Amino acid sequence: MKYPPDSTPANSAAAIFFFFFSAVSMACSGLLFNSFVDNKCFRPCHLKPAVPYPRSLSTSRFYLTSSLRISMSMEENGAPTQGFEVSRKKLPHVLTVAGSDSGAGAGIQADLKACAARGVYCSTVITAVTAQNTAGVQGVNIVPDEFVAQQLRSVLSDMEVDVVKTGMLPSIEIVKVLQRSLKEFPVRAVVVDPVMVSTSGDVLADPSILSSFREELLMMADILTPNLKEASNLLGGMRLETVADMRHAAKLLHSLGPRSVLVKGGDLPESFDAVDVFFDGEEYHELRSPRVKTRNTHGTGCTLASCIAAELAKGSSMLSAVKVTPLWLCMCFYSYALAKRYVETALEYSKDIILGNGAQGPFDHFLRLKHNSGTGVTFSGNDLFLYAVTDSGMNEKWGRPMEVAVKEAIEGGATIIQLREKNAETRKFIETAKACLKICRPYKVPLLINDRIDVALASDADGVHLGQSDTPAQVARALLGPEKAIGVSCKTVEQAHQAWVDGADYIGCGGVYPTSTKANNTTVGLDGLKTVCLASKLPVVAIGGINASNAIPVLGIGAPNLKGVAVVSAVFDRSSVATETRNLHSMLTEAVSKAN
Ligand SMILES: Nc1ncnc2c1ncn2[C@@H]1O[C@H](COP(=O)(O)OP(=O)(O)O)[C@@H](O)[C@H]1O
Ligand SMILES: Cc1ncc(COP(=O)(O)O)c(N)n1
Repeated sequence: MKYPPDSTPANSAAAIFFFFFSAVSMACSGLLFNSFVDNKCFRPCHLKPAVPYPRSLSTSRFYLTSSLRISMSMEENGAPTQGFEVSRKKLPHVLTVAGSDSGAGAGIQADLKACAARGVYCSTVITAVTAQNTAGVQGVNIVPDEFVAQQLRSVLSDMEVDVVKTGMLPSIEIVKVLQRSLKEFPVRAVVVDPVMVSTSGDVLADPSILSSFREELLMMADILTPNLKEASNLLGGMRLETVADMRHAAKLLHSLGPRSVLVKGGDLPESFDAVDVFFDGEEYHELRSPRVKTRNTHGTGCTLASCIAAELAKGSSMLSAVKVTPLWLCMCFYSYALAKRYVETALEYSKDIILGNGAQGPFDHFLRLKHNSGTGVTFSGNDLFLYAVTDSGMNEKWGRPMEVAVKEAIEGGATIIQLREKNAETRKFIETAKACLKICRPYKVPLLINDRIDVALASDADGVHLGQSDTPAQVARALLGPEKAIGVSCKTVEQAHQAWVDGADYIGCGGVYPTSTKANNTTVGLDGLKTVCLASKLPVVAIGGINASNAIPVLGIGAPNLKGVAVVSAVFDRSSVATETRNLHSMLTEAVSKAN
């Protein structure tokens, strides 16, 4: 690649990119943005330290709550209004100052995706536009430094940035501009990823930048995150081949000014683990994760640095941002992964993705959302028609493995399967779920897991069914994402309403008749079933003691959203599951067609 690159005056191009990425940033931050817009005219100066970011992040108490109620003075046309009570939401906010990667694996695009995935708002200052794909970097167009300065001013003067993360800083002038901007608009932390060479080996910052990095950039860094090549370049070509070398490098780099250093070992030769070395001037930490065998590692460095920035913006201390995410974050963002763990998990999840023909592919930052798709099975209310709920005790009695029972039920006409394993060991339960999914998928019959969200996630089942004392449906929805099916057992109109509010897909109503498969289960009878059905906004399946001899009156109660019956012993406590299911299916089909 040619360097220095063609540097055509790019004011208009840069402006287009600025607006484009601002828009992407907003889109990625999704709902977060909505709560942002209504705060635009108030500036609570006391939320931000008046002095440049102090060395401890412990002052970040304000940032630990996403919603604050504060009393503030508001100036309107120069006239202060005292004691105005405003409900204000503070969004954790990372500003990335980096280059655009047209292939969207690294650079600004990776930063946006990483921050969005970590629940943090991300604004963008573009320093360069690269033409890049999985084969490498084909071109670089540096944004004029005055326009970088203008972008910085636009964001920093207005948008309450918590943490600045830097990536590609392709000229000495841009480094100087950044330094000046951060003096004028101090932020709480600066994460410096000293991008110089892409993984493909292409130059992203001319080596002449090194002195500027050493003299100006490193001093600003609360954490410096070089990969092996970058650490070596910053240290005048020092050889880095072992973890001991990395420790030594971390110490030397620390002496150049950053408050802490993370030397990334993604490229460490012949290492079984992916090892990074963290040094804060006092202690070393070796952060290890299994090395994922994949070509899709383009953008790991940018992603890791952005995740660290995101965790700092949310209020973490430095080491926990790198390594451990505190418990309260689990509750707010259901993201208890470490920044490093996040990268590892995303790599593992994306290891087989094929995008592009080059040596290095991008990975998928939104694994949580994607976790729910691609199975080809989409739940609909009509799936509730003949709902088979398994019982391993009955299988044992008849000497049938679970997979055999499930296969027979599907072949007999079951339209949905629920695995109900109240006493199974977790690992066994996951294995059983995976084995049953292999049977269900070709028939496009959804498989739900009773109660255990962890098992549903681990097996990639199609959803869960929850009782009133299980995990609340709202929490299950947050954990499972938008596409998995959630059913809730309800006996009352209020419970049915709550299930709908909480984002469930259907309710199971019963017990309709007394049953031996559930202890202490009060029955609602046909009248209770009808009352709940008529009030429910969700499709309903009737459950509890239903079999071939009493199923027809259930379907005959006259409630259009009663979509079917759920059975346990009527099919599984029989010598032939397939025959019993088939009989029941044809009976129900006949009853429905007569009623129509
Ligand atoms: N194959 C891999 N498996 C697991 N983690 C990896 C792998 N490759 C890189 N990492 C991790 O990704 C992060 C970025 O490291 P690295 O790839 O060295 O940075 P860069 O992208 O800047 O070259 C580090 O935490 C590193 O340990
Ligand atoms: C615009 C830009 N910024 C950073 C990187 C480094 O990422 P990687 O080391 O994964 O190639 C890149 N390739 N492009």
